Amino acid sequence: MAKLSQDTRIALIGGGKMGEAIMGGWIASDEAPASVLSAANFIVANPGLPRREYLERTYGVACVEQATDIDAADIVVLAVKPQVMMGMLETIANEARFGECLFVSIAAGMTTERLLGALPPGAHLVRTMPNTPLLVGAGATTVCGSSSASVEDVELVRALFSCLGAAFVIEEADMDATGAISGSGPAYVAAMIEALTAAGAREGLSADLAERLAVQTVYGTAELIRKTGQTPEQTRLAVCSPGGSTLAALAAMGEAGLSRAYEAGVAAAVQRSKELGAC
Ligand SMILES: NC(=O)C1=CN([C@@H]2O[C@H](COP(=O)(O)OP(=O)(O)OC[C@H]3O[C@@H](n4cnc5c(N)ncnc54)[C@H](OP(=O)(O)O)[C@@H]3O)[C@@H](O)[C@H]2O)C=CC1
Ligand SMILES: O=C(O)[C@@H]1CCC=N1
Repeated sequence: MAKLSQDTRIALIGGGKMGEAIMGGWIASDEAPASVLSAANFIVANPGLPRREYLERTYGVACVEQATDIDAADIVVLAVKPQVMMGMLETIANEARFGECLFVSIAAGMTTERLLGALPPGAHLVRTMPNTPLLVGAGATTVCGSSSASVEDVELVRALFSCLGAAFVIEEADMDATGAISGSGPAYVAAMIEALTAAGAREGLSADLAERLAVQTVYGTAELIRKTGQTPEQTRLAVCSPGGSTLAALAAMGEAGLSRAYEAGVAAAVQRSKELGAC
């Protein structure tokens, strides 16, 4: 599966948050290779009827209840939770029509070795770890091949996810760590915005103003680093006037264990990914 065309059939198994974001992004994208795709290319398998009705209404895509109801596909995006992945794959493991498909997993923790053991023989598999900002075209996705994926398979998947933001091909050994940085990262950043908002409110600001300032500051700082190419360290130092308020803040945050908190959080996410991979 090296190229997409208007006839490429893409099945999405799991029409939840991530599945919707990926499919919606590809349908809307004007960028190659996703630009050839429209609603007509997709079929979604999702057990919940309200969700299927929503996806049909919103995107005009065909929906079915179970993976076994998918009649044919060239690419299959596996977008169910790790906890249900193996049970779902058992239902299609012996379905010959999935034999030559390119499977694209977005599941946290599930190794290509484990997934390939459950997929129909002959299936190609590429593993990814996307994140929710792909909803607004600003995602970060890591991509790795498997023993059954060609270089072209990996490149096609990388190119498809790069239509939704940045996409990086990496070694599988690093997948859990990247999940802990960029996969889970939007939650850390949102939690930081919540914490800054609460701290601003404690200093007497309205929560609304504090939140808008925090959101704009996160956005502006990321843009500053991206657009100027300056390092995060340079960005930090540029704000820290000698003897000023920012240095006072960073010293207090350091004493409160900010770096240790990130290290512990990322290590916990890596550990949990490994556990999810064994579900
Ligand atoms: N959320 C995130 O930020 C990220 C998530 N991921 C990965 O993405 C995957 C999906 O996560 P997310 O979208 O957040 O989860 P959701 O719960 O939003 O979506 C999962 C969907 O799968 C459906 N589903 C459950 N069982 C089956 C089945 N047997 N066949 C078909 N569909 C089924 C559910 O339907 P119903 O509700 O009707 O049961 C639900 O709509 C996970 O593997 C996760 O690790 C990766 C990166 C980031
Ligand atoms: O929390 C999770 O398990 C998934 C994987 C990365 C982001 N969300």
